[in-house]
Amino acid sequence: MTQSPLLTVEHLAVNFPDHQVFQDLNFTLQRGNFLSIVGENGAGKTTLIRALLHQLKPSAGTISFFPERKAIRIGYVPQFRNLDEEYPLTVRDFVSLNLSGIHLPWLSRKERQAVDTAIRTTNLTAIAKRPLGMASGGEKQRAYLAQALVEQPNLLILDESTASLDNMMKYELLELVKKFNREQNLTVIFVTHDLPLAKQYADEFLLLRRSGYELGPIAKLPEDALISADRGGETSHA
Ligand SMILES: Nc1ncnc2c1ncn2[C@@H]1O[C@H](COP(=O)(O)OP(=O)(O)OP(=O)(O)O)[C@@H](O)[C@H]1O
Repeated sequence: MTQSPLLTVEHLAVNFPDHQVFQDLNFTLQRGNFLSIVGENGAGKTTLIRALLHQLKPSAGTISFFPERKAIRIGYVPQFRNLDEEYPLTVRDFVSLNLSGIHLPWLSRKERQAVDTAIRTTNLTAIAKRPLGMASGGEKQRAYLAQALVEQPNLLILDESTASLDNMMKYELLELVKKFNREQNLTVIFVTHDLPLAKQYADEFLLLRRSGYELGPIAKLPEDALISADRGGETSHA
């Protein structure tokens, strides 16, 4: 199959006044690939995602999207945070939140259909009218996924979205994401500390360490990926 890049990162560096998070980071993400970004706490995973989302200006290097940034819609699923039981929006309203008011104060027919599709494909139809605050942890995360999918993204970023979900819910969420990845060629970036989950679903990994980074097919993810390299170990660039 011919590969076509969705984004390339070249010679990327991010420095904060008191320290350097990473430098000379280089990788390409091909369309339809499922990349897992792993690394110990403080290695720079969130910083990299913020740079990809243009929320942070790199100190050096470039991030290029193809054919151009404007053509790429990015869906974002955040870390699980337990919404208050009193959270008043229904699951359906929550899923349509980013659409409301873009063109009109109400949803167009096409937008309503997109919401219905997102709700159906994330298995939320039965609870669509329920307040989101009353949903289970897994259902809440599926609602975030549906909210990200409703805009038909080309790139889906899961930012520790499975942290604090129980095992069954984690696998349920990732099964769904993998289905979109396979069936719709959705490109996925999955930031996680959960190595077994990354190994089961990702195609490749980017391992950030304080002393460098490694890239490779997921089968080659080092066993010590989450162990600090500050103990004197050198990390090679792939
Ligand atoms: N705005 C900022 N100013 C200064 N330092 C920052 C800023 N944002 C992040 N950092 C520091 O940069 C380093 C990388 O942080 P980052 O949040 O990217 O790590 P992470 O790999 O996502 O960690 P975790 O797994 O704990 O979420 C950390 O040492 C953090 O304290």
